[in-house]
Formats: sequence, C-alpha cells, structure tokens
Amino acid sequence: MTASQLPQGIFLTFEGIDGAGKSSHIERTAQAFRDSGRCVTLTREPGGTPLAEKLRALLLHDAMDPLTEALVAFAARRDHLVQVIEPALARGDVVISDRFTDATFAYQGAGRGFDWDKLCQLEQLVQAVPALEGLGAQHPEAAIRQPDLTIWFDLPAAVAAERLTTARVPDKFEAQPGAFFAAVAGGYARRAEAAPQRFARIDANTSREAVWQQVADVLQAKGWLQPGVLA
Ligand SMILES: Nc1ncnc2c1ncn2[C@@H]1O[C@H](COP(=O)(O)OP(=O)(O)OP(=O)(O)O)[C@@H](O)[C@H]1O
Ligand SMILES: Cc1cn([C@H]2C[C@H](O)[C@@H](COP(=O)(O)O)O2)c(=O)[nH]c1=O
Repeated sequence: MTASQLPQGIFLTFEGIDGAGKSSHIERTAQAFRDSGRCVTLTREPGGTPLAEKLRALLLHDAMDPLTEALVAFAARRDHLVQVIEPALARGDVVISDRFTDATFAYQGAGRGFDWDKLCQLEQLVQAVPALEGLGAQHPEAAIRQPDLTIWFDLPAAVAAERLTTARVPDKFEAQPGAFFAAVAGGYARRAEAAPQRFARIDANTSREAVWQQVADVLQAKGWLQPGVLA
C-alpha cells in the first residue's frame, strides 16, 4: 500500500475523573474499530512507552510539587507522542489513549492549582510535531497534535468515589478527597468549554449499557463506525 492509499489515522482520547468508568468502554471501542477492519493502537497516559511507564510510576506514587507533576506528565507525553502516537497515526491506525493532555489540565491545573497559562505553554511546546509543521500559519488550532475526538466521561465526584471504594488499593490521586475530584471535574468542564468541537460529553452516571450507547452514538455520528460493529 502506498502512503496515499493508507487510511487516515484517528486520534481518540478518553477522559474523566478516577472511577468514571472509562476502562471497559475503551476496550469495547477498540474492538469495534478492529471489527470494522481498522488497526488499533491502544495506549494510555501517563505511559505507553517504557520510559513513560517509569514516569507514570513516579507520578502516581511519589510526592512532588505541582510544577514537577506537570513536567513529569508532559515529559512522559513527549516520549509517548514521538515513539508511539505519531508513528501509529502516520501508519493510518486508530490511536485510542486512556487519557492525554486534558488530564494534566484537570489534575495538575484544576486539581493541584497549577497555573493554567503555563500548562498552555507546555502543551504548545510538547505537542508540536514535524507532521504538523507549517499548518499553524493558516489554522492556528492545527499547529500542535490534538486528539480528533475526546470522549469525556462526566460523573459527580461522590458517585465515582463510591464506585472506587470496592475497586482497588488507591494510588496518590485516587487517595485524594472528594473536593479534589470536584475540582478536577471542573477542569475537564473548562477544557470542554474551550474546545466544544473536540469534546463529546458522556453522562457517565447511568448504567454501563446506557453509557455505551452514548459512546456508540458519538462514534457513529463521526462516521467512523457503522451500527453493525457497535452492537
Ligand atoms: N456505569 C457503571 N455503573 C456502576 N459501576 C460502574 C459503571 N462503570 C464502571 N463501574 C465500576 O466503577 C469502577 C471504576 O470503573 P473503571 O475502572 O472503568 O473507571 P475508570 O474511569 O477506568 O477509572 P480510572 O481512570 O481510575 O482507571 C469499577 O469497579 C467498575 O466496575
Ligand atoms: C495523564 C495524567 C494522568 N494523571 C492522573 C490521573 C489518574 O489519577 C492517574 C492515571 O491513572 P489511570 O488509572 O490510568 O486513570 O494519573 C495526572 O495527574 N496527570 C496527567 O497528565
């Protein structure tokens, strides 16, 4: 297959506070794309490369100040972009990432209170990639790599906390109080408001099947998947 015959890559991210219920829907989305004949790169942040997974362990378990947290998250992201996301998009894969930059704005920005504008600067620096060079002059929004679509699982912090009590031993973030997650949820809402064309809000405070129906509707409305593979 020549480069011009390759399908266009799709970059899809899932976001939400801890316990919002993303996991099973990410797997189901990946399977639906595979069933439609697409190659899928399924990945996560922080993580997705050996180096970024080491940084993930530090971010999730070691105490550090908010700037350090932001830098660690963006360092992991840069490696992930260069090593995994950009090559997969260039191959025409559907890249599905469990979290991306919106999480840094939500957790380090809204949750920890780190300066939003400085996060914007780091985003511009880290997500500039050769494949998009030159596009920014006419379309500033196209100057950096951003997801084509972000599926945001919106769930009240109290409901997420209830779901997580029986789920697992908490990491550094999961151990935070409800007020932290209420702030994080506000951070996601702020990001969604700033980029409504990129975000699809899912009401996650309902049954798994009703949540899946919303996800399926979004993917179908994009024209990426047909009802047959979304059942
Ligand atoms: N719609 C739902 N109703 C009730 N419980 C749910 C629902 N969806 C998921 N759960 C349960 O809530 C818990 C958290 O779900 P899950 O691990 O999928 O969330 P997550 O968004 O992937 O969280 P994290 O980002 O922290 O990994 C799990 O125990 C899961 O079984
Ligand atoms: C990308 C990113 C993530 N986080 C936080 C959010 C979660 O609490 C953990 C990741 O755990 P999950 O089980 O994979 O959801 O890390 C963050 O604080 N900053 C980030 O940029």
